[in-house]
Amino acid sequence: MTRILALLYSAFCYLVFLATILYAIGFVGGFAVPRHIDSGPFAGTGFALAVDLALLALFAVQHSGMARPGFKRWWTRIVPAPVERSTYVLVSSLVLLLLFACWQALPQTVWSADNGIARIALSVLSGTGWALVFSSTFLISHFELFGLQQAWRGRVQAGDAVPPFVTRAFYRIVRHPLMLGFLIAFWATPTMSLGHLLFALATTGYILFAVKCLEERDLLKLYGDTYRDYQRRVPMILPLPRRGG
Ligand SMILES: C[S@@+](CC[C@H](N)C(=O)[O-])C[C@H]1O[C@@H](n2cnc3c(N)ncnc32)[C@H](O)[C@@H]1O
Repeated sequence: MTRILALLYSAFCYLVFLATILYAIGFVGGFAVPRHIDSGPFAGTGFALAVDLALLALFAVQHSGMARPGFKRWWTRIVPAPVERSTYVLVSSLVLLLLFACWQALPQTVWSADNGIARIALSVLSGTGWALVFSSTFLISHFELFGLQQAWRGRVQAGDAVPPFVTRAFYRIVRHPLMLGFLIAFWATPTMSLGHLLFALATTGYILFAVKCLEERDLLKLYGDTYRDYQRRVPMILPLPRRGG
């Protein structure tokens, strides 16, 4: 694949990702998109639960499976290494778009804030969560995370496997600020429907599992004692003081 073709492809994948994440904000927040988390016909609780859980499971398997080092080693025999990350970003975005398109509403209200100020505060908090997600991507190299840098280089170098270890800004307060941003964005809502609660619970479970059992294992292999020491000093997701100082 020529470098210019790789760059065009990775720019296309990045644009699909941007459209997807913007749609995600409207989908979760319930505004500005044709189908959001509480819209669409209600086809019965059992059917909606089965479809939604299957969609969430599909995303979890794809998103974590394609990020495994073993999968990447096999996959880069088919897909050129400089566009492997972009392809991952594209497939993840397409699976998310499928989830948005096929999501079945469970509109029963679980809880709702009556007070106007509380409703605004919860919406602002959700927006703050999204802002935390975006700003954290820039702290750990936004363009590398979404594959543009690898396509720009046109080749994968030995040092690329170990990107610089970041402990500045939000990474000084928690080890996973980007995931904390998602949790805030998903949970802070003025009206929690059953469907939204299912989405928040399932994504929280997935995030905790993926961070603890997959990502941190990879990070320990990559950075060794530096990461072990970071784990001792900095809490995982919630910015709470550590016991014993
Ligand atoms: C989607 S990002 C999420 C990062 C982190 N889990 C968070 O919530 O902020 C995943 C990538 O970030 C990288 N990463 C996680 N923590 C890092 C750190 N402290 N410094 C550099 N890269 C990191 C991982 O290696 C992985 O490639």
